Amino acid sequence: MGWMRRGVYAAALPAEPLDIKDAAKPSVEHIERVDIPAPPSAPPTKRKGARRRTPVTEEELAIAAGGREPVDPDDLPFIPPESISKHDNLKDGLWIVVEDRVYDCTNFLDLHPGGPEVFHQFAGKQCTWQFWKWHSRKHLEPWEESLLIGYTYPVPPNPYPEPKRWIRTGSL
Ligand code: HEM
Repeated sequence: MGWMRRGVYAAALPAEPLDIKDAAKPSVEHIERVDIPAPPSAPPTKRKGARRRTPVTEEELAIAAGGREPVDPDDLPFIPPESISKHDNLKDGLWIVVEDRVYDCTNFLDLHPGGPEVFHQFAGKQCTWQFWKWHSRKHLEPWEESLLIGYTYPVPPNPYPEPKRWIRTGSL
């Protein structure tokens, strides 16, 4: 897209014949980048710094694990739903449930690229659809070993109903 043929702009070129040295130059121009500033009234669409390009460090994983030793996922315990609802604050531990998996996020809040606030909303609760709205497996995987503490059943209800997804049938 950034490549344009010079001939298109022939009208903008000088009338005199080009110097032979110029003629030997490549006949395309590379436009690096065009910044179009957003209008001042545009609301922010992303939380500043929500995306990170650097890999997660060992130190961050250790902080997120809060001193827990890594456990083989097959050896993690079953956690009853009553226990999950009690872990809805930073003092007793802040857990969330995605699918049937229980994550202890107590020490992860400040490392979360999406910010700490979201965890208070879902503390001690199931937030499966909200989680997949913002993440894919690749976001979860690096942190899973540090945060996953067990499995639960029945999965606690999600406090908010998932909005319906509409598909357009006109083009089918
Ligand atoms: C196991 C717990 C969680 C992990 C490991 C996790 C991980 C991440 C990661 C890696 C990102 C950066 C995504 C990117 O680079 O594009 C992110 C962003 C985000 N996360 Fe989480 N997250 C967790 C829980 C949650 C929860 C419970 C919510 C709320 C529903 C949430 C909401 C968000 C939001 C809103 C963003 C910013 C997305 C954007 O603006 O692009 N996260 N999270």
